[in-house]
Amino acid sequence: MSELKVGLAGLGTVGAAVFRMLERRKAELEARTGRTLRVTAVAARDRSRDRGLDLGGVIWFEDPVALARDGDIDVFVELMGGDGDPAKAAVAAALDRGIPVVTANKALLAKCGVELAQRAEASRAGLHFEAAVAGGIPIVKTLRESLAGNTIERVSGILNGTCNYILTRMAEEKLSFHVCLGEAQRLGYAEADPTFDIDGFDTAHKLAILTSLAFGTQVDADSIYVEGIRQLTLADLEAADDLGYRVKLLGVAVRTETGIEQRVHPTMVPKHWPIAQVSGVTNAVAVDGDAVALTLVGPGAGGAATASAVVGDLFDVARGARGYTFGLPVAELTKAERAAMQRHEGGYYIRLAVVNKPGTAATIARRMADEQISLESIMQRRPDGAETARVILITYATTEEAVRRAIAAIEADGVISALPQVIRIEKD
Ligand SMILES: NC(=O)c1ccc[n+]([C@@H]2O[C@H](COP(=O)([O-])OP(=O)(O)OC[C@H]3O[C@@H](n4cnc5c(N)ncnc54)[C@H](O)[C@@H]3O)[C@@H](O)[C@H]2O)c1
Ligand SMILES: N[C@@H](CCO)C(=O)O
Ligand code: NA
Repeated sequence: MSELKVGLAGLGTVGAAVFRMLERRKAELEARTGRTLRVTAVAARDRSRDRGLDLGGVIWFEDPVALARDGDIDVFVELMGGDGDPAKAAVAAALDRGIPVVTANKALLAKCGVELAQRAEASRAGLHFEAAVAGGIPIVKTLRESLAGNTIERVSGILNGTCNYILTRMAEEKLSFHVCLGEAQRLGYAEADPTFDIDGFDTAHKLAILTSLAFGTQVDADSIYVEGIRQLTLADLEAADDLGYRVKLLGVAVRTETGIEQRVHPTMVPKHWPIAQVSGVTNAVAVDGDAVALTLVGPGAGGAATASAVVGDLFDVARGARGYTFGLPVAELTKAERAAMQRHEGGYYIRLAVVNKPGTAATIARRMADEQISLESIMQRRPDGAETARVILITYATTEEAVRRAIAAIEADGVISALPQVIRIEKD
């Protein structure tokens, strides 16, 4: 039986899980592909660390680029992370010599996806990345292959397991943000630098990749409007709950008259919507095509779930599957538009810390009216002993521009004492 010699760079949460999965599923993968998938060479930082893996007979490279460039391998698997070298240099080196690459690295693809796809095209080596978006959910294949007959209007969803895990545990167990983040790190969900997760960039990286696959654009994370979850408080999540909503960090790419709008921000969604019930590390991706609309739900992070996607890509490599990296030749990918957030329309949750003095409520109401913003509800509460009161406004549909202007005017009136909180609302 012919061998598929796998070179594996990175033996952390995902790399170690891939190594184990290839061992455990060896016989089944042989039966399905007619080939033996064997890790023959690895590169990682610390050779002395006990990872519980049997690395006997596996060649150890100190330098992942040397493994990609010189290793006796048939496929290079990049599971180190990072949007620069050595990940980029290693992936480029493998592709340039015609060796297919499997990676879980969305940061690298978001930054260098077009260049790497060009290299893959030039050498006719495949660049596979199912694990890079929504972990174990097979959304890359679904968009690139299974839905090829559709014109896609919108792709949206919960794309970061760490954030969804934090928001779920905060809302359900009233735990602090930092306790929940620490747990997500301990469970292997978070990025090496978790600011990528909580500030929304990881979701943006994944959305940029989905947008390319769905709409035929060049991957361009810089054209995405991004807000993360760092500023959300337990009080916001409790207020959302009282009002019948859950807060989710959503990534949305939608076709508009002026181009593809891409945005990432916390969003209040009605509790009875299916996406509101997606909890913990689970991700969900909804695709609206002209023939098929569907939602895929599954584990978005974690060693085993992510390894499942990596091994699926290795299965494709073993069978000789080919195709354009983002579904089209690079020369045919169009430029993505920058999201015009000021034109965004919808309901808004606005939390203000107001100073307790006569006329404050009237000032707020007047500034909202000046911008033609209709209020669905106003709640005011003064925590015991506090000098300031918390005012929560829920608006009917309005524009981002109007909300920003009204808040700027209220700030100029000197009636608020802290930065306002604004969360967009999606309604039935
Ligand atoms: N953890 C997840 O749930 C998950 C899910 C999907 C995608 N990913 C992606 O998978 C990749 C790996 O993530 P992880 O969670 O396994 O990370 P990790 O930090 O647990 O492991 C990274 C591994 O790469 C090695 N490494 C890092 N820099 C290196 C260098 N310069 N030279 C040699 N080795 C180096 C480290 O030694 C370690 O073995 C990242 O791109 C991440 O975004 C992770
Ligand atoms: N840190 C990422 C890993 C999966 O890409 C997450 O939490 O979703
Ligand atoms: Na995936």
